[in-house]
Amino acid sequence: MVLSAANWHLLSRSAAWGQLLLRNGSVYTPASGFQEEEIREKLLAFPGGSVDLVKQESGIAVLTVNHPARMNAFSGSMMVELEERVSQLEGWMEGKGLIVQGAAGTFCSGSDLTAVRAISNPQDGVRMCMFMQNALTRLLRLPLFSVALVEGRALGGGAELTTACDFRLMAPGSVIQFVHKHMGLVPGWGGATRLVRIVGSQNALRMLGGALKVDPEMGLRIGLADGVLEGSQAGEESGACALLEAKQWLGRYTEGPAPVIRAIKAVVQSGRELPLEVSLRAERDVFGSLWGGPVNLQALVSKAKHK
Ligand SMILES: CCC(=O)SCCNC(=O)CCNC(=O)[C@H](O)C(C)(C)COP(=O)(O)OP(=O)(O)OC[C@H]1O[C@@H](n2cnc3c(N)ncnc32)[C@H](O)[C@@H]1OP(=O)(O)O
Repeated sequence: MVLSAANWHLLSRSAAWGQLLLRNGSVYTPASGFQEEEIREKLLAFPGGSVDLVKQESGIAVLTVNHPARMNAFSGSMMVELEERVSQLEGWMEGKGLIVQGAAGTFCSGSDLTAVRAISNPQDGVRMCMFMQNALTRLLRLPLFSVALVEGRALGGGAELTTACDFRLMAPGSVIQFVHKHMGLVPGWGGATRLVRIVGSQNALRMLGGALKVDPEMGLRIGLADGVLEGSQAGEESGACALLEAKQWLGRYTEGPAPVIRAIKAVVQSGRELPLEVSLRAERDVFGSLWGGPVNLQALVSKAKHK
């Protein structure tokens, strides 16, 4: 099998990855019986809000879930837009970092319950879940360092979205809550699978079983949050300040040449997903793509000391 997504160009040269990942980094493909176009059409029948992407020259992009009238809940058209934004990021070779945020001071309240009611039959529900699993798996696999900037509430599918980023930064007073139990559900956008890998099965059991409200203090304690914003500003100023703080926080990881930053994410992602020997081969291939390259040669010439 061959990976076609340009964003995975490093790993796409690795036969090891090729064996494991399906085309385009998706979990479900036409070959596995998934008819993406069918569910895409259905989702587009439930419009509202947008998912906005701004790519900056610094190599950091900002993805905004924008539906303030419904606390940034995902309408059907927003699910489709999310997938399109991920495609754009896959083709952005200069990209090094990504901040995922919600508009107007809150993160995301999950799926839009109006749309959910309209497609409440199990068949469409499972198709919607496959569509979102594909989009969020591809988001996590991007060769960028991604961070969810959580202000206000991340509920249900919003909590799941935070787990599709490499890091989570929480603002004071923010909450991440898997409310699925109260909705008679379990996560379906891949959030449970990713949560177990982030916080371990015991914490995941507590969070899902108790529909726990995870605040920044608890988030840090269980390893769900990677940092807490200072958030000294109030009102309209606070959103801009939070974004600035998140950019500064992410900058320590995205500083440097894009090929190296993207390669670091690639080898870590390979270790996250692949069996040991397959991952070792992938790491060898990524290493080979940098060894003797311009950045490596420049570092050798400059005789850097790592004091
Ligand atoms: C994948 C599985 C899933 O994601 S299942 C969906 C899980 N999410 C939910 O159940 C969230 C339900 N909403 C809430 O609990 C509250 O609205 C929260 C988010 C806590 C906000 O409360 P509060 O600050 O009092 O505002 P509010 O309730 O007046 O909401 C403002 C307007 O937004 C709407 N809203 C909110 N969440 C959603 C949603 N998920 N889908 C559709 N609409 C949503 C509210 O209905 C309200 O709208 P309106 O002003 O009454 O027209």
